[in-house]
Amino acid sequence: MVKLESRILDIDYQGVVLNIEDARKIGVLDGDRVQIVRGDKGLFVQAFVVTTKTILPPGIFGIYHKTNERLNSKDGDTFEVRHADRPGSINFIKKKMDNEKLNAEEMKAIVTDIVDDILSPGEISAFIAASYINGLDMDEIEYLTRSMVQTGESLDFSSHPIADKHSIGGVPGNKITLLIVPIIAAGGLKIPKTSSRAITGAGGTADLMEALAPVEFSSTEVARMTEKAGGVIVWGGATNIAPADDKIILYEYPFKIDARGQMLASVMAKKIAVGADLVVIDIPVGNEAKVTTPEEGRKLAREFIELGDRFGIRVECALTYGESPVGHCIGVNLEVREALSVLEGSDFPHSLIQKSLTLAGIVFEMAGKAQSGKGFEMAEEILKSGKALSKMKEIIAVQGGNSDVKSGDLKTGEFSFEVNAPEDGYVIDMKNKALISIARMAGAPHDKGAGIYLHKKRGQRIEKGEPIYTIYAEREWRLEKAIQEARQLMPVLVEGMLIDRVPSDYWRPPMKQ
Ligand SMILES: O=P(O)(O)OC[C@H]1O[C@H](OP(=O)(O)O)[C@H](O)[C@@H]1O
Ligand SMILES: O=c1cc[nH]c(=O)[nH]1
Repeated sequence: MVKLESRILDIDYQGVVLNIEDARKIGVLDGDRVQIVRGDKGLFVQAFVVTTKTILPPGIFGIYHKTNERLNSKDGDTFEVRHADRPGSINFIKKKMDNEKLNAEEMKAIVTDIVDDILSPGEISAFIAASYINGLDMDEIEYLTRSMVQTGESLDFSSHPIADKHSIGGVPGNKITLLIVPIIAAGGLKIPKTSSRAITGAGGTADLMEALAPVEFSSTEVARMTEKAGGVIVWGGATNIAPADDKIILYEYPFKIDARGQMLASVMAKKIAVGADLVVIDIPVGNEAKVTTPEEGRKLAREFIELGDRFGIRVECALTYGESPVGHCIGVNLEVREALSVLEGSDFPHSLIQKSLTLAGIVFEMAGKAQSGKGFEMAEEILKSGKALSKMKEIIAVQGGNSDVKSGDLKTGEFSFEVNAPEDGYVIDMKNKALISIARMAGAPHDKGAGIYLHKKRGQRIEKGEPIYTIYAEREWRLEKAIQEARQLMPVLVEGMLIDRVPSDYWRPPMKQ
């Protein structure tokens, strides 16, 4: 054990930085853990070690921001730093890598160490990869869900029922939450909606809502705002509601994957923690969606329902069309603009309105607010009457945004490129993954003005030279990258269009000299 003086490293990362000499004295290497002890305050915090020869001198150790959230230290504090044993959770991750089943205690150990920032990014990635490749069975998913709930805070409301919705994502342009939450809240149900940022897509609901209002709140604030406005749309990652969730999603995002067992746990843990009684789950089905066939969709629906049963939550699932994007806009500001325009009274785009009303209608029927088969009408009346718009303004205001915002205020990036139809014909294919990839290249979801506007959708007629879609970016170099990606991926096909030209010497081996 050695005594070291602290330096706070204002970097949003976990762990500590030790001078190599101190690391040797303690007996640790890069990737090991130390225990940081502050006897007078009864603090014992474990942290992941990085070493340096130059950045910090011997006697001083750096504490990254996330680890300091637990230590609450300032520059110059003195701590005893000693070797910590390798966390047992690493053995359980290895067990999953070997395709063995984890029990409740093992799963809890992994989740606790993720939440406490004891596991390194590499170890968390290994857990995700092992779960993605080997799968989790229903018991393991229940353990994961329970652990995610238990390692965070839960909300407690003065009255019930609490309603909720969630989409498994995977279809671009899925901005339905921005319509469903105000419709449900305007219909008299409480809906404390926590969302993720983008996982496989170009804009998660938390990214979208952030264009209208702050989305980072404590659990207490989420409960207070929901009591006041009837609904909120916040980022789950900031709330300490199922905090493991976004720490896992962080490492799924670069791979554009959503491991099935983790997805079920991620969605349901958030519902359990907010105290939801009834939930509708949107499962988009399509060739390039997370679920590719209706059979697979029904199987996933049964799993969501069973998981809900195990926690006393009533779940209904809606298998929805996931073959093409929802609406015409992909990317943060474009999507928010489209959703607001519907709240403001536009009857376009039909696919967005139909899907949102259908799901909101299911919630009204589940809650007994509407008779069976009448939920859609109730949702439609709330939308058409402007009550949903007023409620959305209330939600924006309670979250600290500008409730006077109009759809036209949401701006696209200043750089744009229009892709025109090379032939007359019908749009016969739209590749979701390619569209997402292009939108991400253009800067989505980070750059709120980046994205794609689809002038035509699948099945529509287009004339040669008419725009098929426009790419928007906030930075010129990003637009160029997105154009290159579009040329390579060809996300929209018009019948009769040349897909590629293969030269006559394509197959020939190089000429012998
Ligand atoms: O990025 P992909 O994988 O498409 O999906 C992620 C989105 O799907 C869910 O939507 P919601 O919160 O139900 O609106 C998540 O919370 C997240 O916003
Ligand atoms: O919230 C969500 C939605 C989809 N997939 C997840 O893992 N979490």
